[in-house]
Amino acid sequence: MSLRLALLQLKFTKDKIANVRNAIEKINKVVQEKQPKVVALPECFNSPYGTKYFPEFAEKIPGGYTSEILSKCAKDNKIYIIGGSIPEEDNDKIYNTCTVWDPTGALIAKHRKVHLFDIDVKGGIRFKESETLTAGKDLTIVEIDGHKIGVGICYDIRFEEMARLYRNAGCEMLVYPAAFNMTTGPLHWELLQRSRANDNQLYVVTISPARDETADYIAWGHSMIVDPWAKVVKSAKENEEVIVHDVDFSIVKQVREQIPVFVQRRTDLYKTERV
Ligand SMILES: NC(=O)CCC(=O)C(=O)O
Repeated sequence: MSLRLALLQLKFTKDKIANVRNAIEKINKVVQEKQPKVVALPECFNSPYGTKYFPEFAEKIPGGYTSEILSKCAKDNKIYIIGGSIPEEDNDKIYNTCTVWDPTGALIAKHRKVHLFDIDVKGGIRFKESETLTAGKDLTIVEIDGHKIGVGICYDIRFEEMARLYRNAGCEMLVYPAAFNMTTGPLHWELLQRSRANDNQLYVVTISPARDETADYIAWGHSMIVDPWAKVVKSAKENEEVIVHDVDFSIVKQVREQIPVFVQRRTDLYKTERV
């Protein structure tokens, strides 16, 4: 049995209400036209991606404006929503947080980005999420139709150890709402997804904002689904786009049987702890 997944690559503005409205309209449309079971949104989908915006856009989860609307949308459409991420306010701290909603509208997971995006590439990009954000402390797994899905946010994808822990815990798919940029996007976006998929023999899914050349931070776009062979099965371009794919989990089993590296590991020489 496959799982129909829709990825919404959306454009965002400095107007939170308009951003959330755009997301809900696009969710309703894809549900009507394609009946996906799971719809996933981009990183920071209700706010511009920038440290100066996070305090102003931050909300409580659950209970805040965006949470209430995502919960209702999941319930009305009877779908799972992997709610990209939004800035979350809790106890005077701000997190970059992905919410996951089930078809009854219940919040079944909340992942706070565990690796903050702090880089300084000379002549390229400098970004310090830690100027306003705090890192999460937990890994997050959700189960949909009996399949375990590990959740990460953007920069989290660079950390193979995290992906490996998800694989060790039985995940068959990793989902990363993500906003790479015009420096690291062309270099590493596809490479990292294919690497995580290949190393761990599972699906890797990313959902990016659409590219907006007028934004302070220009997202790379190219939301993508990579299968457990590390093959790109679907990829968006730069603009707003919806990708729909029937994820076939039997491929996970196939790859793991045919290239059995996980039973061949020399864990007497090296080991990654289990979650
Ligand atoms: N939003 C992010 O975490 C961006 C990560 C990124 O661009 C990278 O190169 O890593």
